[in-house]
Amino acid sequence: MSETVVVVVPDADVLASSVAARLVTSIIDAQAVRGRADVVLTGGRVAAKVLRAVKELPASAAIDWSRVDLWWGDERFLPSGDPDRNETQAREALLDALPLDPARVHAMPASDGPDGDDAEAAAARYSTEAGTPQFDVLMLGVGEDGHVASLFPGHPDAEKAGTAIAVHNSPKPPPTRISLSLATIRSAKEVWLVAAGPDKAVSVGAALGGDQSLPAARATGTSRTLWLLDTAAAAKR
Ligand SMILES: O=C1O[C@H](COP(=O)(O)O)[C@@H](O)[C@H](O)[C@H]1O
Repeated sequence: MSETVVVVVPDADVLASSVAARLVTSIIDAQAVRGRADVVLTGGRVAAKVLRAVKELPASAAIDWSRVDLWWGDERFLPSGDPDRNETQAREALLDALPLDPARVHAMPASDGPDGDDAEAAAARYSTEAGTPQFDVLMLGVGEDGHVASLFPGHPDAEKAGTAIAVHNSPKPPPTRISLSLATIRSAKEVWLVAAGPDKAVSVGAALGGDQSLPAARATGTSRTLWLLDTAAAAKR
């Protein structure tokens, strides 16, 4: 039986530090139980704040970073190192400072990668790399329109099957993206939807109200779905 829990904290800074603390604890727990942890990172503004907060947490020293597998929920399909890539932002915020095993950092392919600008092939490559994923924690930002990862409301690609999918004509730039599919997101043990600020209040309220036209409303974990919000993002629930 999966549970949904809504946690509201005062502001974006407290949100970032509390999500970071929760993430560190979850990784420690997963490593104690399974010997490894599989974590899915998200892009976006609050995600970068969370990663920067992890860097400041003394408890993160309890993590064996060489046994952490990092995945991404979505990626802007841009050349490697592009500042708008979610990977680039995560590396700058935290990953470059960690003793990670590079083979366990599963960035989504770039548009100058092995498949060139063929997003379908890049998504297929990522699907193969993920195999049958066993994600312990999958974090998602929530867009003003209720999108999660690169699954946009009303966009036909949001319904695509596959582990990772190519998304074309995204309403938010850049137009080409790679995303985990909704089914893959829903296979994670815990899904955390993290949102801060008044711009998110309408979509968060609608998703929590059960508006199934919003991918955010359909992003649930098999064991637990956590909505981690600041008061501004939670204002219309
Ligand atoms: O483009 C994207 O946007 C969403 C939300 O970002 P935010 O800055 O409004 O929090 C993000 O979750 C997604 O990973 C990213 O590709």
